[in-house]
Amino acid sequence: MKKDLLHTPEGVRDIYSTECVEKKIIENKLHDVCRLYGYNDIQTPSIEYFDVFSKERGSVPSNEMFKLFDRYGNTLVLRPDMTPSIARAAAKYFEDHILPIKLCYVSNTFINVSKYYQGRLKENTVIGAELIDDASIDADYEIICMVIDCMKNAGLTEFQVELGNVAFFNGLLKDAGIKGDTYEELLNLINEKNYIGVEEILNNLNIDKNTAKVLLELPQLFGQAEVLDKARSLTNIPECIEAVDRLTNLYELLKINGYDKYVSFDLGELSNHTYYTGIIFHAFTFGTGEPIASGGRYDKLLGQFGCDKASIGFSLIIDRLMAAINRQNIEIEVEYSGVLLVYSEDKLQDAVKRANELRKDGINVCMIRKNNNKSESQYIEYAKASQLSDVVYI
Ligand SMILES: N[C@@H](Cc1c[nH]c[nH+]1)C(=O)O
Repeated sequence: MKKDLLHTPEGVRDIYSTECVEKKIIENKLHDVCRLYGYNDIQTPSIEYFDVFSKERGSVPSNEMFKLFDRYGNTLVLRPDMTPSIARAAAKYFEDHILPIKLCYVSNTFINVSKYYQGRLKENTVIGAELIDDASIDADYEIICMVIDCMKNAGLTEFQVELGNVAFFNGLLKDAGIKGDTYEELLNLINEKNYIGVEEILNNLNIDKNTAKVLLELPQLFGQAEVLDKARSLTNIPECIEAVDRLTNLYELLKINGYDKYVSFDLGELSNHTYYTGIIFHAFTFGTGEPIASGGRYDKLLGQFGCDKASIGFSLIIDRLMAAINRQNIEIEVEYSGVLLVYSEDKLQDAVKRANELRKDGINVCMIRKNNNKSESQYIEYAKASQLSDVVYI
């Protein structure tokens, strides 16, 4: 056997047998949630022009993208993130829509993560939903409810959705006149909750003392709903107050269906996706250090594709969710049905007839020519591995 041909490249993997069956089951359960909320499927190509993901779009850094070239010399990328692709497609096909557009997808994304993130997959299956052309708080509420329902439908009982609002941070930085590289540096340091780093930068900047104080406190502004009152008491910049009020209002809405118990707040929660303009969130559970789902409001992204529409959405990384489900020993119920039809060499005709009849009735039939060296228990084992409930001999 050519052993060296059997390997996959670093960061990608084969998914087969039970794991693949279970992944499909979970995928379908999550997709059901999107359908239940009235979202319509969309498929976009795995390959896009690089410009769809260039720096201005605010998605993934250029060095984390897999790049390729077409025959005309254009730079293409394997999509690292679904949101800009959906924004592009929505701007193209739904420009004249007068009502909100609700789209969902199950697709693979590709990120060439650096070696510092060893163990992180470079290809992931994500399920997501995008609510386009709806600036209302109801849209924020719907998307958070969908994230929570996805987690619940997957069988998780212990999880948290951390809510933030980048408009709070942006309000502070705008007030302080901080832009460009310093903006990015501060964003990264606050995101990493690097208090010392934030202090160091602020010491070198000549900005309003109170704004500096709030920025220093940002990494600690997380917890339950009380943290919103604390945030409100720290500043009177209108943009920041509005950002906190939006979170308070969202929290009130989440009480309608008792989903408030699944959320906490983190005003120091920012995102490397700079396309976010308002509410953002990350969903966590045990068994993975990294968020399973994330998303937020991106009111300016479609405008970059020539079709200004305020939008919000989420994506959930199914591979990460599967890892958490396994580590939490949550059982995924696999349904067994259908027939393994084992026929003797001279009974092919009868077997085909029987299989066709059963298939007409919607019953799965897997046909196998009988091998006399194989025992009945081996056929039973085979049927089980194929999620078939019965073995029939002809
Ligand atoms: N695409 C974002 C999540 C998202 C979907 N819609 C809005 N945000 C991500 O991969 O992190």
